[in-house]
Amino acid sequence: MGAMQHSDGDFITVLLQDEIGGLQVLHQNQWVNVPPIPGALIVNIGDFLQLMSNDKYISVEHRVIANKDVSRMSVACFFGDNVQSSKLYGPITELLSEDNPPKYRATAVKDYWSYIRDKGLDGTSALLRYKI
Ligand SMILES: O=C(O)CCC(=O)C(=O)O
Ligand SMILES: [Fe+2]
Repeated sequence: MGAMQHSDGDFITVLLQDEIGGLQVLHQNQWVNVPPIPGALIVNIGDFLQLMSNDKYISVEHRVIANKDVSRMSVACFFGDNVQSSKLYGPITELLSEDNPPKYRATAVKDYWSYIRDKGLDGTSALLRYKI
């Protein structure tokens, strides 16, 4: 299975990939292979952690290169609040100051996910919608 370039919408994603590999992350504008390491988990920062940390942590653009001759399996666990939650989340107050004003407005988790669902994987970041 391949996946086009995207960042995950959740808080963090924990990934287990098999020995086939194929996952790449965008680092300094270059696609870099993430080589499979037996027993290792990959932890990706998602957009929601970027929003709540007010850009202290930046979500990672990644993609999966498919090889039509070899099948590949991966297990992804997406961590975040319940996607139906009406709870509002924004940049964490303790991180904010005069020098570090909020870069995003708060959003209800369910509104955030319904926006992402409607938007689809169009290559743009959902965070643009919440940028102040
Ligand atoms: O299969 C992988 O290694 C990554 C999958 C992925 O990026 C995703 O499910 O969001
Ligand atoms: Fe992903």
